[in-house]
Amino acid sequence: MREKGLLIVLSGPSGVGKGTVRKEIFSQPDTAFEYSISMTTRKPRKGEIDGIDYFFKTRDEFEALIGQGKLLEYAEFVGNYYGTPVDYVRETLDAGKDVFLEIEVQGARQVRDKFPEGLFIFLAPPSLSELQSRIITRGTETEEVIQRRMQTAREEIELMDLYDYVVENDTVEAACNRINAIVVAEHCRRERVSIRYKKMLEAE
Ligand SMILES: Nc1ncnc2c1ncn2[C@@H]1O[C@H](COP(=O)(O)OP(=O)(O)OP(=O)(O)O)[C@@H](O)[C@H]1O
Ligand SMILES: Nc1nc2c(ncn2[C@@H]2O[C@H](COP(=O)(O)O)[C@@H](O)[C@H]2O)c(=O)[nH]1
Repeated sequence: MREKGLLIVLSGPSGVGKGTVRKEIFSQPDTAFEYSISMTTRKPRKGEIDGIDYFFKTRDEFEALIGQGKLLEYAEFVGNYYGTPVDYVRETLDAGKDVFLEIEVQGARQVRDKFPEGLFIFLAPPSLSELQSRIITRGTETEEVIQRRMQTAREEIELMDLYDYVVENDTVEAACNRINAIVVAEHCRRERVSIRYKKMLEAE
């Protein structure tokens, strides 16, 4: 039987650099993960493309998807829905490929309940002031939304101990290297455990 892929969940506060780190990982030619494109009711930012950055939906469409059980997890984050399409994740894992989710903290908790065997990584900022300056520098949010995202960030940082790993995003390169090293190490560890179990079962 084919081994299932690993579900890798990268989460952390808004503005910490999840999208930047994820894009850098996916720009590396030897990356073998599949990125799960999320659904959102947020309006596209300049340059964002439907089906590449997100699947952009109306609230009615999103709520219908919730009702049909089409989302592995979803959350309302600062006034918009965000969610992960369940079929894509299950089919890709069943095909033996690793799936990479980049989602906020409430969603990561829901995924943990459904996929406790997933690999949960919290991306942390060097400091709260650096986090705020990154959101401001990105220039995509109003002052009011920045303040709401910062308040949410303080609550999210309290939850970092629930993750398997905390990775500091001091530089993008260092954060990507740490994440890649964690995934390699987890594959080795899990394969060793699974071989040990198979041998144990054969011996019984
Ligand atoms: N290591 C880093 N050092 C300095 N700036 C960074 C670093 N990583 C990301 N940034 C910058 O911080 C800003 C926020 O990054 P990004 O949009 O990737 O964050 P995010 O966590 O995906 O945010 P959101 O959750 O709101 O989508 C961007 O302007 C990005 O260029
Ligand atoms: N729970 C989920 N959170 C998601 C998903 N896709 C993205 N996100 C997170 O939402 C916030 C805001 O994103 P932005 O693009 O408006 O800045 C950020 O933390 C994303 O990581 C998802 O499918 N589920």
